[in-house]
Amino acid sequence: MAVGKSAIGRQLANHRAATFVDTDDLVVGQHGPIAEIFASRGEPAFREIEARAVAQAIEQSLGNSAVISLGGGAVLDSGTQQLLSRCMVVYLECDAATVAERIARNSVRPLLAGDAIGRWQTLFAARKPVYERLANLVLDVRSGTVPELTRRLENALQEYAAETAAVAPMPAATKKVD
Ligand SMILES: Nc1ncnc2c1ncn2[C@@H]1O[C@H](COP(=O)(O)OP(=O)(O)OP(=O)(O)O)[C@@H](O)[C@H]1O
Ligand SMILES: O=C(O)C1=C[C@@H](O)[C@@H](O)[C@H](O)C1
Ligand SMILES: [Mg+2]
Repeated sequence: MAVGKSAIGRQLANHRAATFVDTDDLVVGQHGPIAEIFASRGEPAFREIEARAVAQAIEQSLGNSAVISLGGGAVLDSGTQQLLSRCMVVYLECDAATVAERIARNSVRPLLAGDAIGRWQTLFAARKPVYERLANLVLDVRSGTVPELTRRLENALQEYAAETAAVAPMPAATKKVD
């Protein structure tokens, strides 16, 4: 959470003249504020709604150029994991020190209520193996502005496409960019 998926994803889509979809925004548009969904219906209901939003975003992007920014916990859903195997997945690798100031002023992430940094670290430790397993490309976002990181990501994507095009038609391996 707060690593820059939405900010960098939006700029990448602009740069590529691609459609940008943020699945958190889809959820909010269809069901109202995320904090209210958690409060009134609980996290399992939110995860079901979120999985449907991700599936909708991926289906609509097939055959088009699109950048989809997921919510931080979306990849925990097994159906979402399967759908992502058909996508180019970028993991934005970050740490608690980098996001500390961003999440301290957070008011919209229910899972970070209370001890925001402690909760972020606990969630990250549990999710990190899933992020790493699903990623085709890992981008270190611990330093740099959003425009700088977007340029680094664009370059890394172009290199990845050039390297993999020669050996396989689909993304085949995880690449790490520091
Ligand atoms: N590299 C960066 N430098 C400075 N600020 C950043 C950077 N990346 C993101 N931010 C800022 O941090 C905040 C959180 O970023 P963003 O919403 O893109 O994170 P996210 O990964 O989409 O979070 P979530 O999991 O909650 O969807 C925003 O205010 C964004 O502008
Ligand atoms: O990491 C998470 O579990 C979440 C991240 C946000 O993007 C939202 O999807 C929601 O607040 C849950
Ligand atoms: Mg986001």
